[in-house]
Amino acid sequence: MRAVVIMGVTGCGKSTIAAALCQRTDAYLIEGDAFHPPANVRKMSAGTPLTDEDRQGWLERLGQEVIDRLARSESVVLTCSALKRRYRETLRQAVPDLGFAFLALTPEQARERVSHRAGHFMPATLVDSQFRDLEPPYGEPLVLAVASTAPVDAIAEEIVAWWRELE
Ligand SMILES: Nc1ncnc2c1ncn2[C@@H]1O[C@H](COP(=O)(O)OP(=O)(O)OP(=O)(O)O)[C@@H](O)[C@H]1O
Ligand SMILES: O=C(O)[C@H](O)[C@@H](O)[C@H](O)[C@H](O)CO
Repeated sequence: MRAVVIMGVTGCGKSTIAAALCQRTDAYLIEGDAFHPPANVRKMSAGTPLTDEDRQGWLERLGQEVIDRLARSESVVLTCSALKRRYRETLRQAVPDLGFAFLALTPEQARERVSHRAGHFMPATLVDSQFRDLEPPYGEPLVLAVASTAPVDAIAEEIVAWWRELE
């Protein structure tokens, strides 16, 4: 397992935890949001949820980015919502032995976090649609689920320990 996706709904802490994880490892960080085509970002900014079709090209691109980076770096951390099982399968097809750390939280907690965050394109009104799309990854291979309300350091340490065991 040389690459791990930090996954979950908007506001679950993907960027925060991925940064903390990369501080503790040599992993290269790929911010999935940076690869959304402008049309996707416009859509989300306007309060319209993305469809499977909107996400397909983005997921394929992310798989390719991880592969390219693994040719040059020992390990990679990718932030990606990866809400549905089929999205995770798209990533797994590109990158065998891909791990997923799922940051779990409630809709109320997500709404609270997203509504207090400045300078981000994602409106809090999209939280409900994120939970409608979410298929938690329980039972899938190489998955760690953590409560995203734990302290950032504790979550990062837990992911590092899990990763080291499976490396
Ligand atoms: N473990 C935590 N405890 C408390 N607050 C947290 C924790 N993790 C993240 N946060 C806060 O929650 C908010 C959302 O975090 P972050 O932007 O990392 O989430 P995200 O999943 O990357 O969101 P998005 O997918 O919408 O970009 C931020 O204000 C962040 O500081
Ligand atoms: O699949 C999706 O709907 C998107 O990836 C969203 O989850 C956002 O991009 C992100 O979480 C907000 O920054």
